Amino acid sequence: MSTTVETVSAAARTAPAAVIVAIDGPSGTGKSSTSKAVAAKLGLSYLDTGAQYRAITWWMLNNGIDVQDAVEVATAAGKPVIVSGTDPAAPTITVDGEDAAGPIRTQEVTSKVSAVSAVPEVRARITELQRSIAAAAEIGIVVEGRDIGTTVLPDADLKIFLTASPEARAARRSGELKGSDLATTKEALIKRDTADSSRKTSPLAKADDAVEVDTTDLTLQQVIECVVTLVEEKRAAK
Ligand SMILES: Nc1ncnc2c1ncn2[C@@H]1O[C@H](COP(=O)(O)OP(=O)(O)OP(=O)(O)O)[C@@H](O)[C@H]1O
Ligand SMILES: Nc1ccn([C@H]2C[C@H](O)[C@@H](COP(=O)(O)O)O2)c(=O)n1
Repeated sequence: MSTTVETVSAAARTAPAAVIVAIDGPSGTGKSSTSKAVAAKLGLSYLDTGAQYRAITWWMLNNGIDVQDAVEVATAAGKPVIVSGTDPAAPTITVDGEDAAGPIRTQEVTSKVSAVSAVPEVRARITELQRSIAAAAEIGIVVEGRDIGTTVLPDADLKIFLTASPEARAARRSGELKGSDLATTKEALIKRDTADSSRKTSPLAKADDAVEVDTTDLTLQQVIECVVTLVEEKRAAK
């Protein structure tokens, strides 16, 4: 008996304390790439909350919901079953058991997701899901989105707010969407950020205690190293 207690105590002394990291910022600042890499490097779970808002938007579109009608969206908000896999090496997302990783990235979903994610009932539902996933992460988790540091996990151990100039973000996105026009990409990106920042319920915002990292002139590798260092410092201090 005493051996078991001592063994557990010794394990608790050597195991790193669970660390919760919130990474927020506008579109194209590098949240997903950075969060996945940091989580993989430090053995943490990873949650892409944008994918969850995309998933519920995709379900609404597939089920004939008028996404511009907030009452219709609110009424349907509790219906889809959304499951997020949190392995940073292979994050997954399913809706009602169906793999949604591909379909949630279409232009149609991208253009409608801000309207759906502005509906308070949608946010309440997804926020609850996010908190339960974070609470279940034994070693810790990197959660990325728009309102993680301000609303979802206000007690996170570390909050990062990534920024970059609209020009840099549009260039990064154009690199992904082969052949897309830079000016059109920049315009779409700014439009989505404006909608996400101006909604009433938990808008895109920097938490007062977040560390702001401007990634405009940094390589992705430099951003990852910067965040890994900040997490390691927090872990050491716990
Ligand atoms: N510092 C960087 N330098 C150059 N390219 C970068 C940098 N950070 C990210 N990228 C690239 O920019 C693109 C967008 O990055 P990412 O998807 O991680 O951004 P995001 O903030 O998660 O965007 P969204 O919110 O729209 O999902 C990716 O192709 C990624 O490889
Ligand atoms: N915490 C979050 C995460 C995302 N959203 C909304 C707003 C975004 O435009 C959209 C898609 O996110 P992305 O995949 O581009 O990261 O989802 C939000 O409101 N709150």
